Amino acid sequence: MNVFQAGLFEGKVVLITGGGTGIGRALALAFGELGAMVVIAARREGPLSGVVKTIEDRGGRACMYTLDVRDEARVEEVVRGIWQDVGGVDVLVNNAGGNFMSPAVAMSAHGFRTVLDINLVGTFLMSQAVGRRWLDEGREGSIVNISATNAEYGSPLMAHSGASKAGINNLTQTLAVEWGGTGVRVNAVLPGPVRTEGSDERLWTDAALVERVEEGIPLGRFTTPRDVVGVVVFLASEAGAFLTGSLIALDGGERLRSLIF
Ligand SMILES: CCC/C=C/C(=O)SCCNC(=O)CCNC(=O)[C@H](O)C(C)(C)COP(=O)([O-])OP(=O)([O-])OC[C@H]1O[C@@H](n2cnc3c(N)ncnc32)[C@H](O)[C@@H]1OP(=O)([O-])[O-]
Ligand SMILES: NC(=O)C1=CN([C@@H]2O[C@H](COP(=O)(O)OP(=O)(O)OC[C@H]3O[C@@H](n4cnc5c(N)ncnc54)[C@H](OP(=O)(O)O)[C@@H]3O)[C@@H](O)[C@H]2O)C=CC1
Repeated sequence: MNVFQAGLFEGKVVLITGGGTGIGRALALAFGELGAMVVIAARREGPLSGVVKTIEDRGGRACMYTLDVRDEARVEEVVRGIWQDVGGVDVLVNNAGGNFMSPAVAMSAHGFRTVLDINLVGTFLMSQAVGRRWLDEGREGSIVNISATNAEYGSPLMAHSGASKAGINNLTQTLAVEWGGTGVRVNAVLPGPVRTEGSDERLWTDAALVERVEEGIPLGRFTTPRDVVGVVVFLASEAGAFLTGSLIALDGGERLRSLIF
């Protein structure tokens, strides 16, 4: 993103969960271009290694860890490894997420829990493992959580996702208060619908639905990964130094459509 100063994140380590695909991939490439040491972590090695290679081919620095954000022991092991290997983390982006479409009456308890575990518990575990070290070291840091607008106005056919993202919003504000004293900032970005590998496979499979959703967005299009990059980089940078506990909707006005029409 050339609106940001070259080298803006030089000397900083940026950890992005789910950095191998979609929004996480776009974030990883952007932070890499801005000079950060990029650390990406998710379950599948293939997408992660592709992103690491792309960043390195472009002259940046990156490394990867495989982990499931639901696995507390592995989260702790990976964060400990990052502290040993690259000296810690300056920015954590909790981007890893899961979703699928199902009417609430048909959703199994396990399906509901699965999405809560990935999105909300995973965000908690990652934040705790990193935040605990920041507090111990008296070190400043910035967390950006990737929430969604469905946290705010209900989430038909995605009860699990909406509930998890609402939980993330609340957790964002709680951690902002608990950890503000040592200069740790915690914010969230709430994208509207975004076309990505993961969402195209699970949510945006029906062209008529995509058209209907798009028609309801005042700015006339889905949110893009690039839109998300702009706000996350801003929040993680000095320009966002006095923002904490903020929940920034990034949706072209999508969440307001019922008020407008
Ligand atoms: C506006 C939008 C805002 C947000 C957008 C996004 O987040 S886009 C991001 C999009 N990107 C992603 O989502 C990427 C990551 N997503 C994933 O890895 C998977 O989609 C995951 C979330 C299911 C987790 O996988 P996993 O291997 O850990 O889980 P598992 O396979 O073992 O299933 C657990 C339970 O869920 C059940 N279940 C699953 N699918 C369906 C369905 N379609 N229908 C009904 N149920 C379904 C499954 O049957 C099982 O329950 P059961 O039968 O035991 O009672
Ligand atoms: N697309 C959309 O419409 C919207 C998306 N969002 C949010 O944006 C974020 C990124 O989604 P998007 O890019 O669209 O989707 P993708 O499916 O492309 O990306 C999700 C990433 O999360 C990783 N991931 C999933 N589960 C786990 C897990 N248990 N542990 C570690 N990593 C995991 C996946 O990698 P792997 O499978 O290798 O683990 C994948 O790289 C999510 O939090 C999503 O909820 C918010 C609003 C709208």
